[in-house]
Amino acid sequence: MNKGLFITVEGPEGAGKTTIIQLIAEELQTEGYSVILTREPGGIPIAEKIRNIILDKAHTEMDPKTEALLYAAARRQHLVQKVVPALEKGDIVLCDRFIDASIVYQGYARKIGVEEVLAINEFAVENTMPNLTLYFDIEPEIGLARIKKNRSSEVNRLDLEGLSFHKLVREGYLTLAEQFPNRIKKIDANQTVEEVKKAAKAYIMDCVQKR
Ligand SMILES: Nc1ncnc2c1ncn2[C@@H]1O[C@H](COP(=O)(O)OP(=O)(O)OP(=O)(O)O)[C@@H](O)[C@H]1O
Ligand SMILES: Cc1cn([C@H]2C[C@H](O)[C@@H](COP(=O)(O)O)O2)c(=O)[nH]c1=O
Repeated sequence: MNKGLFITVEGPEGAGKTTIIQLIAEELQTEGYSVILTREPGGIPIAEKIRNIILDKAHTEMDPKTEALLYAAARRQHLVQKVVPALEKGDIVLCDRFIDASIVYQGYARKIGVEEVLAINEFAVENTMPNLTLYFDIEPEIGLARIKKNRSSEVNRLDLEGLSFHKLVREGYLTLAEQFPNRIKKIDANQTVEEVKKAAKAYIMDCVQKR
């Protein structure tokens, strides 16, 4: 059994996931916890290369099932090479997106089918699931405006989807959060960075104390 804690963060584009977990990782490290901060797709060289293929704005011809399989392949490699070894050491792993993103983006918003996407992902992750998932809830109009406002934010192939796609993404996350209330905790991401961080940290510390 793993001694560590696997915590994932999810949400629509521009919800503030990356900003907040970076701040929390630094705080936890200062408090003496051993923390790994990572992301999907990516986090290790093979998965970062797959990320570049998936998110390249020039790849407009990518088939939705190819996209789903590439996310699952990147996930598998990242999990076995980085996440599971860290959990076995007892680390806290903070991961920017995981399996819920595939369920929502590919299964729900791209309409491949939630069950189909779940099946390929169960093959990829076997039994490794997060202890806690923080869902940063935000209206897509607000999240996308944040990304556009900050010129240094990466704008990828999925960011460029229409508003109706991003509305489906939010709808999918809200449905998942209702389905799995014990694992997925919803946070209002339309607050100041300090307020969002406080809410996220409280859920994380609750999980740490129950470990
Ligand atoms: N609570 C907040 N209020 C206002 N702006 C914010 C807030 N949190 C983050 N931002 C800003 O919004 C932009 C997107 O933030 P960030 O990259 O953390 O989001 P994200 O959820 O990781 O997005 P993506 O999934 O698209 O990568 C950044 O410019 C960031 O500074
Ligand atoms: C893991 C995962 C991600 N996505 C999408 C969500 C985002 O649009 C990008 C990742 O970019 P970010 O700036 O790092 O959030 O990929 C997806 O569609 N399916 C997935 O499984």
